[in-house]
Amino acid sequence: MRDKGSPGEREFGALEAGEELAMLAEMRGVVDAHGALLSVNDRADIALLAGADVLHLGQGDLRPEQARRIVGDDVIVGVSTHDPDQAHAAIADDAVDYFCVGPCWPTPTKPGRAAPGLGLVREVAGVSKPWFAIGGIDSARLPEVRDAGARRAVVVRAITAADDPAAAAAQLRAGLA
Ligand SMILES: Cc1ncc(COP(=O)(O)OP(=O)(O)O)c(N)n1
Ligand SMILES: Cc1nc(C(=O)O)sc1CCOP(=O)(O)O
Repeated sequence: MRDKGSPGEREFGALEAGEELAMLAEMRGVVDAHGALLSVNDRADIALLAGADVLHLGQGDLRPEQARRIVGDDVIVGVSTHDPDQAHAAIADDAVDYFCVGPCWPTPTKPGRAAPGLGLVREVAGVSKPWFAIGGIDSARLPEVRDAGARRAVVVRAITAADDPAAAAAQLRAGLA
C-alpha cells in the first residue's frame, strides 16, 4: 500500500498511522482472497503491526538492517535504488531481499526524481538477487525494458490510470513472460 501523491492524499491529507493500519486490515482480506502479498511502503512499525508480507524502503527511510530489527527475518524487505552505488549496496546487503532500479523514464508519479534510465537496468542485468525495473513503464515500453535485461517491472499509472486495469495488468504480465 502506497498513498503518496494519491487523489485521496491530495483531498484528505496523509493517512495517520491508525488509518493506515485500518486500511491494511481490509487489504489483508483482499490479498489473501487472491493469493497475493501485502506490501507496506516505508514504515517498518506499520508493516509489523499489519502482519505485512513485504516492507518496501526508500533511500531516506530506515536502513534495511534497522528495519529488520523491527520486522524480523520473515518479512520480505525491498529497497528503491537510483544509481549504481545504491544498487550495488542493495545487492551486497544481506538484510535486502529484492531491489528496484529507476526511474527508467521521468514519471509524474515521482515528480522531480532524476531518471537514471535504462543504463541502470543494464548495470544490474544478470544479478541473481531479485530486482525490478520501475518508473515510466507501460506495455509499449516493456520490450525496451526487457531488452535492457529486466524480467520484472513495477508500474503505477500503467494499471491505475488504465480504462481497464485488469486487462492492462494481464497485458503487462504477458509482456514479461
Ligand atoms: C516495489 C516498490 N517500489 C517502490 C515503492 C515505493 O515508492 P516510494 O516510497 O514513493 O519511493 P521511494 O521512496 O521508495 O523511492 C514501493 N512501495 N514498492
Ligand atoms: C514509486 C516510484 N519509485 C520510483 C523509483 O524510481 O524508485 S519511480 C516510481 C513511480 C512509478 O510510477 P509509474 O509507473 O506511474 O511511472
